[in-house]
Amino acid sequence: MPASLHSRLVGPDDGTPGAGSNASASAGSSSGGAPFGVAPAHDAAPEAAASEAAAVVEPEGAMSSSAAGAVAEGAMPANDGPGRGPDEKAPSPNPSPWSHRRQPQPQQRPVAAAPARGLSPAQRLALTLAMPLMMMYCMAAFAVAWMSTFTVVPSYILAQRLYWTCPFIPHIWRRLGPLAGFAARIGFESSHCINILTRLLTLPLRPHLPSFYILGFPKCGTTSLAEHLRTHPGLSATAGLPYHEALAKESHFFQGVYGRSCASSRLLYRSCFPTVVTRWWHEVVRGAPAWMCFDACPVNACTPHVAERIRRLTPDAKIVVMLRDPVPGVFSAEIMMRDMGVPLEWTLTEPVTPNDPRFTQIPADVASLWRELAVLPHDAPLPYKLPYTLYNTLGATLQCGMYAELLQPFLERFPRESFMFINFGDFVKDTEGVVRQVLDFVGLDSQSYRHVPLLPAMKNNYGSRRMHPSVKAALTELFREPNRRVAALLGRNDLGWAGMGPESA
Ligand SMILES: Nc1ncnc2c1ncn2[C@@H]1O[C@H](COP(=O)(O)OS(=O)(=O)O)[C@@H](OP(=O)(O)O)[C@H]1O
Repeated sequence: MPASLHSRLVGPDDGTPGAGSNASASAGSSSGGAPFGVAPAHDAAPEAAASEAAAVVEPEGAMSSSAAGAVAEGAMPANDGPGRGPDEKAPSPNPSPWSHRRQPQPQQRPVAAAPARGLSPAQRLALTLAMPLMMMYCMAAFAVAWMSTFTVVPSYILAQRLYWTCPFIPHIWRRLGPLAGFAARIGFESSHCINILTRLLTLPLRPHLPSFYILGFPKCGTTSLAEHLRTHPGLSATAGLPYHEALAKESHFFQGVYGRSCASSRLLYRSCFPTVVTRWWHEVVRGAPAWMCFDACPVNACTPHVAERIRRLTPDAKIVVMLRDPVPGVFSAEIMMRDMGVPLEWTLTEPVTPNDPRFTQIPADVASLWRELAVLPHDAPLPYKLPYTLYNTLGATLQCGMYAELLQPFLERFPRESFMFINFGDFVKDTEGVVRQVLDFVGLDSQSYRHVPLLPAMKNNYGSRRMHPSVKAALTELFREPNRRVAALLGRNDLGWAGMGPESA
């Protein structure tokens, strides 16, 4: 590949794609000094703020502080939306002036941070000419990976060492019974291995790192948002995990792999993203003016060691954060884990006593593990108990709802303009509008986006059950103060979540 093409794909020095750097540089230069790229909060006089915002005239092509605010504000209105489980607030028929102010008006549509840069005509031609060779190389890599998986036993060990295996999976094949379970395990392990080996063998064709992250939080609609974004011709998610195509959005890189140095980590992380063949397909065949990829692994937001690792690999990345009332969020996590067969030692459907310690505080062992993660050097191996604790314990599930605390390491390391916050309720109410705002925010052309509603199965819903009112009351109490801190972080009084707002103050 010509050096210039390679540097265009990877970015000049740090390995980030040029498009992402470009976009964030532009947004960065337009900082209005307001927190999170959000215009100053006007909660005391929302109507006045609305007319103020409407009066702003944006210079063509520039992103002023108010436009940066509009990006985030448009995506952050109040109440959680319809279609929710019985434990969530219904949207107010008369939206608050605060939320009304945030409905994007046509003339207030956020101005794109900067158009993402695509390949030049010469680069497109060079790629097209090289394409047959690259495709043959990919097929050969796949064949080698396939054969070695079934002939070379150590490849299995390699897979286990290099990549973290999702702890859900053993539960799934255990549930299938001994014979089918064994067959499923062989199938899973070998496809995992083939996938990993193919990715590693095609590493020279994988120069991309993500331009942005859907950082979290779990059960806040990250799968839906990623699914919608993936339909844009200029976007691809991670290369996917072999066991769940719908999860081709999550690398889980920072929960398992991460090399002993920044350079080796960057190289390994590139294996999680598509090849130049994919880029060629999007830019040359589908005609997208530019292409970029993203990682939407929502547990990244939950584990504090990730912030420094992301900063080292992709300092210019943009960060999209989805937030949802943690009370139904925690319940959604339980439903998912139970349906996947994880043998949980807890349930949220049975009554609890008012002072049940499981719901009044984060357990000491989880708190100490999280403190350990917060100070973990960027190249140190992860504590061995992290995967089990993170996915199998109630304490960690509750810990993942402490948004303000978990966002702090990211806020300390990335400029405020790099963040976009989305309230789940707003996403549910106006999915298309929010997706377009995200596209504008990351610097892609939102006009090329065609919104197609997702099938229910693609929303990552595992059914609805009823949380016991006593559990709901306990969780509401547990999250009351942390939720206030999130609201304060975003410059809001009320996010429309249970336990917030004047009536519950
Ligand atoms: N468009 C839309 N409308 C209504 N609800 C929606 C939508 N998109 C996602 N969801 C709900 O979001 C929950 C899944 O969130 P995630 O995809 O982030 O989960 S995960 O962390 O990736 O496992 C899961 O929530 P629960 O239904 O409460 O389990 C999904 O149903």
